[in-house]
This record gives sequence, C-alpha cells and structure tokens, in this order.
Amino acid sequence: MATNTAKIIAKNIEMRFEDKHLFSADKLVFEQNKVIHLQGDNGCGKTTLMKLLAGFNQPTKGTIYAEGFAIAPWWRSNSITGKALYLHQHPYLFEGSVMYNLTYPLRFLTADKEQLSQRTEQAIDKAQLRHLLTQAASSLSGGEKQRLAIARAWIIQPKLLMLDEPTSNMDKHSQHLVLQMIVDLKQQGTGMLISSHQTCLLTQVCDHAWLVNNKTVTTDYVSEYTQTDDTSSQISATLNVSVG
Ligand SMILES: Nc1ncnc2c1ncn2[C@@H]1O[C@H](COP(=O)(O)OP(=O)(O)OP(=O)(O)O)[C@@H](O)[C@H]1O
Repeated sequence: MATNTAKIIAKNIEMRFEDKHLFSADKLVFEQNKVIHLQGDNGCGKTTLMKLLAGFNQPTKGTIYAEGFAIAPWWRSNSITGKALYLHQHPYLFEGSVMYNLTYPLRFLTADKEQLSQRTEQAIDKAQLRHLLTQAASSLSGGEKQRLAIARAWIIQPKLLMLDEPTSNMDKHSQHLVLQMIVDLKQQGTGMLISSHQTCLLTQVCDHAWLVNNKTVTTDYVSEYTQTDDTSSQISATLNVSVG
C-alpha cells in the first residue's frame, strides 16, 4: 500500500569508479522517522553513497528513486535531486554574512514567513551564532561553519537530511549544541543518515545502522553503537529532553 512517508529507495545498486568496485547494495530505504548511523572505514564509500542518495551522482548499476514527495517538475532530469538535504563535512556556504547564509534559502520555501522568522531566531540561539551574525561566513572556524550549516538545516526542517561526518571539526560544546538540534529534528520526524567512522555524541541518537564493509552495504547492522535504553537515557539526561 502506498504511504505518504517520504523516502529514497536504492535497489540493486553497484558503484564503481572505472575498474574500482566501491560497493553494492540489494535494497536501501532512507525514510522519515528513522535515524541511521552510516558506518565504515575511511575510503569505503560513505560520502559516495550519500551523494548517490542526494542525486548528485548516478550509480554504475541499479536504480534510485523517491516516494512520498510532491511530483517533480517535468524539466528536472533527475527526480531525486534536491529531495534529501546533504551536508558535507566542509559545508557549502554562500558568500556573505552568517545571517545571509541562514536566511537566503528561506525565500524558496512555501512555509509561513512568520514561522520561518521565529525558527530562524530559535536556530540562532540553539547554535549560539548571535555574536557572529554580521561576520562573513567564510571567516568562521570549521566548527562554527558546521554549526551554521546545521542551524540552517534545522530552520528548513527537511524531510530527509544527510550529515557527512558532522562532528569532525567540533569540540564537545559544539557537539552538544548540534546534538540538541538533531534531537529536535528527530522528534519532528526528519529522517537522518549520519556518517561517521567512529562513534560520537550524535551517533547515539541513531536507532538504525548501515555498514559499508567488504564492498557491501549491510542494513540494520547490529552495532555496538546502536542506541540502547541506556544511551537514550544518557542523552535525555544530557539535554533534559526525551529522545524516544
Ligand atoms: N569522482 C571520483 N573518482 C574516482 N574515485 C573517487 C571519486 N570519488 C570518490 N572516489 C574514491 O572512492 C573511495 C571512497 O570515497 P568516499 O569519499 O566515498 O569514502 P568515505 O567512506 O566517505 O571516506 P572518509 O571516511 O575518509 O570520508 C575513495 O577511495 C575515493 O578516492
């Protein structure tokens, strides 16, 4: 039966760069209301897999398609492009101030402008960016840039969000700020795919795991890092929120 849950589905995919076989996967479903930890060693293909699911690249074999989204305009050649928001570990920022970066994408959204403006104010506080609002985004530190990119995603509240090594440049304080935003998005139903070759504060929010290993993507891989009741209560205690 068809549902309205937004999802991106990859079937029988294989990814190669010339003669190098990176990975294959039978079936991957990335959907709302699920938070997945994408695991695997350096160079196994985590970023490449995210770029396939974002529609930036095509798999060598197999199909990737979306369900539960509004029908794409006829002129859009790849119907999954733009469905899932992808945040690179070195986030793409526009030339201009931090405030400009936070507000620029909002003009393309159909959501109520007053609500977006309120969410922007909340995001500024959540990411502790207020003292940086007039500063050029290009002059921010690596961790501040990631906080800005995640705050922007928090405002947009996408159906699907991919975070590529989100805490790679972050100290513990920044990780806690970002964790709160990720927990908020989880509670709002955003499906997330969080890549990290190591466990970190954010991966404790994940309740599923995909592993890229031996050129195969295994789903619902039972991981030592996968959320348990204990980690859930630890996060709740840290943030004083429910992450159930
Ligand atoms: N456009 C490309 N052409 C050729 N090889 C590529 C291309 N993009 C990625 N690769 C190779 O594919 C492999 C996987 O890269 P990818 O960035 O997806 O790995 P990763 O798991 O995200 O790594 P890390 O954990 O270090 O970020 C690497 O060996 C990389 O050099």
